[in-house]
Amino acid sequence: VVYDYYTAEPVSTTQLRFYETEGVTDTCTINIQPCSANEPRRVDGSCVSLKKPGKGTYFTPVKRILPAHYHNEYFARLAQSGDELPLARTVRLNLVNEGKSTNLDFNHHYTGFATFLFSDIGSVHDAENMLLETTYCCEEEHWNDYECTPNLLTADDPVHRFTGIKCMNSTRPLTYQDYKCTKDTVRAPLKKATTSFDLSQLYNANNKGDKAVRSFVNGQLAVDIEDGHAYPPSSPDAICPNNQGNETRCFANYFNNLLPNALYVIWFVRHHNYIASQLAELNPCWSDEKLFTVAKDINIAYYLQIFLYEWLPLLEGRDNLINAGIINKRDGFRDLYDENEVPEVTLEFTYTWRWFHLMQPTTAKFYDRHGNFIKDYPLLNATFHTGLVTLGDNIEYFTQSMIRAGCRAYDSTVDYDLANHGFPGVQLSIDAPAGDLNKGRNLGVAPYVDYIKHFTGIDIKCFDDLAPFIPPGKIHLLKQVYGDVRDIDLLAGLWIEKTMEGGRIPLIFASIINDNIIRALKSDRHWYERQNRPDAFTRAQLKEIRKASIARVLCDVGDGIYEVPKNAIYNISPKNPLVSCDKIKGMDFRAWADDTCQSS
Ligand code: HEM
Repeated sequence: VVYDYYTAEPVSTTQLRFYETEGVTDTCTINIQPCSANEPRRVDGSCVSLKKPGKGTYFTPVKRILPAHYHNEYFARLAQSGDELPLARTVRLNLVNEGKSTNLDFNHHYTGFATFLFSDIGSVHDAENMLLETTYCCEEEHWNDYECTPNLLTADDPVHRFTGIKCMNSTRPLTYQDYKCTKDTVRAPLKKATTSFDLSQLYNANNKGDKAVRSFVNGQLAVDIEDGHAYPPSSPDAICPNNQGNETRCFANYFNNLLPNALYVIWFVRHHNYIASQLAELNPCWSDEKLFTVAKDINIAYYLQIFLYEWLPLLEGRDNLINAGIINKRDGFRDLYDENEVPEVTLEFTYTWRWFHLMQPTTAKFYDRHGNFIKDYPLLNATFHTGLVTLGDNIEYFTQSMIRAGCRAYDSTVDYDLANHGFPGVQLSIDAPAGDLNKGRNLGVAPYVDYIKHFTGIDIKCFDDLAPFIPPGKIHLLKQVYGDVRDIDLLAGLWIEKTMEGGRIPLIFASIINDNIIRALKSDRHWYERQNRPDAFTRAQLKEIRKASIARVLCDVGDGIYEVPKNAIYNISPKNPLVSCDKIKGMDFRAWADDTCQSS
């Protein structure tokens, strides 16, 4: 049956003919074979909901927690005064300082895992559009083009009054309306990723399905072996604008954008193959298909276990997560599935992930495998630069940097490079957080105080009402830059909000994250902790999955890794020393032994 991505309903013949005439059938429709209650997870995200098979697929639109706030249908909302809101860069300069900062607790995995997780459910098409395609919005004759939302600077900009840069490129978010998939008057931002946390960036990269990435031998994903390193295959048609000279590798199927994401993609592709190899050895009678399906299921579960039980507690605190129903207090099964809940990701969840820009360090620290420091490397130079990351020993150096270099502190500062430098070889100067703020307005994100009201019930009527959330000095800054408390942008609030009790991120950010995770727990009938899902893990298998850790992934598939910090996201310290990989718990695959193989 052909479904409409936008409505998740079967598409009418007239509508289908319209899409065909417009050449947008692939963006607006999906052909879904009938769902079966007993089948395993499909890579295209369909049939996660048996009641709404089309919900959760690659182009399923995002849901808004709060209604869109636009001015005249698609312009940025206005201030309460009726004037335009203060320029995004002006807000950023007032609220967020530039500079170095050090996180005493966490290393680069803190933000690295965030990029990997985002790529599973969000999409970077808007960033790619503004960085690689619609690059002309700062040329004055294009300022008012529909596709342009230039991020303007004031004449007295503290940095750029000296450089002559008066504008940073920014593009209007692409919507389903742009592709003629709907005539709704409220702009619906495009999404290009499946909705469930299902490693779709690996198994359904660019919506091409698993066939594009499999080797069809022993359940393995396709890889090339180069000097003993396994890498996803390259293609000369893939886009790595920063590759130079002998830097030829550029992933054919996976994202080639940010360094940490590239590393995680390499590791989880290899991790899939590691699992498939273990299973093949244990169960020689299993077919390629069976090995692939089970390895995929374990890989996804392993990643989810890291996400909820290792990484997220660092942000929100374990007790808070237990209280919010996000994680299980005990090790056994749990089942929050509700067949009436449809799989959807919220716009606010994918949008506020940009908060991590403030936590992102921009210096990679190269060490060899023995811990000898080699040099600092400007991390942004590794963006769109897969050929460099995978050249010679660089992969080892970048891997060591992830565990040996500290992340940034959450102190309302942003690194210089993310605030001004942009991407070498792509665009001269970008202020990532200012771009984020600008984008929020053009996505129609509601004001910050509306989210406070939504999640806490507290009605903020004036700046001083913000005291439970924002430190006094920052409230003072807000008054200087915004005319009315209702003008404050969501992300601006999250840049300066106090951290939640028992956690390390703002409460409103945590609320947005949890809202989305709870929806995933309820709507995903393939959720790995469920006992009653198709091909569910046995109790013994789930026990093995519970051993998941980033440290173990690095030990099993990292380059040149033979010792790791005991907790791989924490900085190395007397409390968290480097230990041999033998000391890191790994899965015992015997839990997956198939007796029928022994007898056959
Ligand atoms: C390696 C360092 C990073 C660099 C250089 C970088 C840079 C950028 C830039 C320039 C943009 C476009 C901003 C705009 O819309 O004007 C962007 C978008 C974005 N970044 Fe980052 N970022 C980095 C790390 C991260 C991290 C750690 C996260 C956390 C997950 C993240 C999440 C996002 C998201 C969600 C978007 C929006 C994507 C879209 O809607 O197309 N980034 N980034």
